[in-house]
Amino acid sequence: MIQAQSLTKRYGTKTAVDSVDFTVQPGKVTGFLGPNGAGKSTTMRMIVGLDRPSAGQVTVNGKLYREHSAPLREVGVLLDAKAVHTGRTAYNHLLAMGATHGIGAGRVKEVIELTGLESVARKRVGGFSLGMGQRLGIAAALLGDPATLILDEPVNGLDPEGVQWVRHLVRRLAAEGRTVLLSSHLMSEMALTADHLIVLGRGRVIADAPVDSIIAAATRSTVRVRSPHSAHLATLLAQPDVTVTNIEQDVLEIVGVSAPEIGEAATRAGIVLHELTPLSASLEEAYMTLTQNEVEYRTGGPADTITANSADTAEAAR
Ligand SMILES: Nc1ncnc2c1ncn2[C@@H]1O[C@H](COP(=O)(O)OP(=O)(O)OP(=O)(O)O)[C@@H](O)[C@H]1O
Repeated sequence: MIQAQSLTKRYGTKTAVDSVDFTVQPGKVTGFLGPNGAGKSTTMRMIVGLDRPSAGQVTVNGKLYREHSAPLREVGVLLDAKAVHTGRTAYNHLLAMGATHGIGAGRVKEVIELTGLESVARKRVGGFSLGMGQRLGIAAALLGDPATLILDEPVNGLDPEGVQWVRHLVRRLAAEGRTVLLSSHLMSEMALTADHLIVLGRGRVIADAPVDSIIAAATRSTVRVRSPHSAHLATLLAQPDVTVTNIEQDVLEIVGVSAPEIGEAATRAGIVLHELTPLSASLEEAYMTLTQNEVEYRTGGPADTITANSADTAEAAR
């Protein structure tokens, strides 16, 4: 488990992370999102002791990172896949890392197999592609068989097979009861991988809730209706907070009324429906709505904070 309390980091006059509180729970994949410069990497660096908080603190499994006597066995980290000694082979790189923790060749071979690096393990890391470097970074994170994993952009540079492999790997690690914190700018992939999301905007937490709740709270659901009497139905549903868009002949997309309400209104008026489909919004749409005022260097007020509770309330109110 990772717990941040009033976690703050200032660089001169710039507040990169601004009194942030969150808990990353075990047994789940938690996605860590936010626009460029939102403070994700700075937060991750503070979790693993690479940056010292200006105020507040963050603990891993109940202790500050530096208080753990064998940190590799507590927290596996992928922060910058390129930050390895390029003259070493992948095998020697992992062996050298493991040596500080009494982790031997047996475990090194295991993580090499687990990450599909067998064929390049004896090659120098300097010649690795971005994707191979990412796999090596993940192998290093897994070396100590840690209960907590922090992966910053692990799918960056991976081909589709590699992206899917990371998805299955992190889901399996979470299913084993581990804590997994994962950042990515690929929303479609995050929607498939994460159970829970923490979204930062300009150094603050702007959402901390299950993926479904975030999508439900940040987007208004749309219903697609097909009817030979679509014009009549559109007139019937007209209200100030209802938007009806004529998509094509006989097809409407309606925002502001639920599918059951539309079906009941149509039945009362004797209108035949050929289709009544609630359309689910994507995480990408929800993310854009949530962060539209949070992109650095753009003016605008901060978005409302969505917590698990307020997101549930919004969903219940639908
Ligand atoms: N060493 C540093 N010195 C000064 N400012 C810094 C330093 N590191 C980060 N910052 C600033 O802190 C803010 C947060 O940066 P950070 O890298 O944590 O964001 P991020 O969410 O990880 O962004 P990205 O998605 O681009 O990786 C940015 O405005 C950045 O310019």
